[in-house]
Amino acid sequence: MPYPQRPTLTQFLIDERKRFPEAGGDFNSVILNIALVCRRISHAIACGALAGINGSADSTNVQGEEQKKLDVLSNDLFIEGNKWGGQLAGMVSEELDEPYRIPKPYSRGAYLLLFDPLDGSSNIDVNVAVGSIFSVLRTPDSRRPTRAEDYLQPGVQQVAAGYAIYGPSTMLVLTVGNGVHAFTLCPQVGEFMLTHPNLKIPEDTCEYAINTSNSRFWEDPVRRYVDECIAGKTGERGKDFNMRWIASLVAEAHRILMRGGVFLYPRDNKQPQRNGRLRLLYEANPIAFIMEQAGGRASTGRQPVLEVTPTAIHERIGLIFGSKNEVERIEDFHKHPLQIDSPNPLFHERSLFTESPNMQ
Ligand SMILES: O=P(O)(O)OC[C@H]1O[C@](O)(COP(=O)(O)O)[C@@H](O)[C@@H]1O
Ligand SMILES: [Mg+2]
Ligand SMILES: [Mg+2]
Repeated sequence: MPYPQRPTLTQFLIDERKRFPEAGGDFNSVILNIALVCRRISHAIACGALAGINGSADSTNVQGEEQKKLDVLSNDLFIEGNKWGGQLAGMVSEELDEPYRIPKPYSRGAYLLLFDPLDGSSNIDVNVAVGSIFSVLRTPDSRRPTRAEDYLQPGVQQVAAGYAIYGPSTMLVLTVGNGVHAFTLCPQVGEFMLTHPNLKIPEDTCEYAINTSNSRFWEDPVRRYVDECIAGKTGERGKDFNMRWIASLVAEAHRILMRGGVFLYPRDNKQPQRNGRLRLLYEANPIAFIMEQAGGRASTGRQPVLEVTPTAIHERIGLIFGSKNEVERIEDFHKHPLQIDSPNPLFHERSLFTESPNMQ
């Protein structure tokens, strides 16, 4: 079947670079190296059981999570594919306890790469879409070896972010701070082709995504929002909502980018010592950058994700993103907790006195 002529990722990056004539070619090489790694992961995934890469690796990562063989393979491919170019000064991976030290003399690059090599790993063995997520930061000082603190930059400082989704087709979604553009991997040519320039997320939606098995641990603003969605036409919202949960952040983000929606993996009381389930530096921040560049919004519920100053490389965070008006509504619920239905207005939650729990 003849395909229409489309720009390749390389052509797109060359055009982007014309906006910054003073920039060297290093940045483009970073993105092209990532794209090459994603092609290799895509190939491994497409081979599935034929390549013997399904199943557990019988090991755990720093988060105490079981590693799948494909987690380990994807991590190795990311490291190998990006360490020799000379454009990076270091890498942080979900699968590695400490930042990866790039061997000398290749370790003085202008950029840092942070990644989740394989996202949604619980879906691998059931052949459902998974992905890779990446974030690119500037190296604060490339004259000295990198330190863990160098990676602790708020998301607003990302120079690029993106993900690859390994679904029915493989796509690379990218922002370099000038909108969001999606490229589809052409299996014949072996190149990512620009198929979805300038993606924009609808501001409103009737679709939400949350893991409801955690509902007993939710905080009140989240419960209130979901209750409203479930009430549909009969409730406050006056319209019915639909729900989706793929358990693959990349797949949920991609659906929302394509047709709108809202995703919630909020902070909850399941493990009170942690701030959320998803990781700030290589899951929440890149997805938040993409959402905001596409006209959506990303929040912890309490503040924009991109404004959070990280304190540790594997820090977790509550993450809510998608259609702007929905995310703002959830933020509003956090700012203004629901008034308790009390016959005495003096005892409303935002009134002079609040009811003590044993009065309810
Ligand atoms: O199983 P749960 O709690 O619904 O979690 C699903 C979430 O976990 C993740 O799979 C975590 O990512 P990893 O597979 O990279 O650990 C997200 O993609 C997804 O949103
Ligand atoms: Mg992940
Ligand atoms: Mg992962």
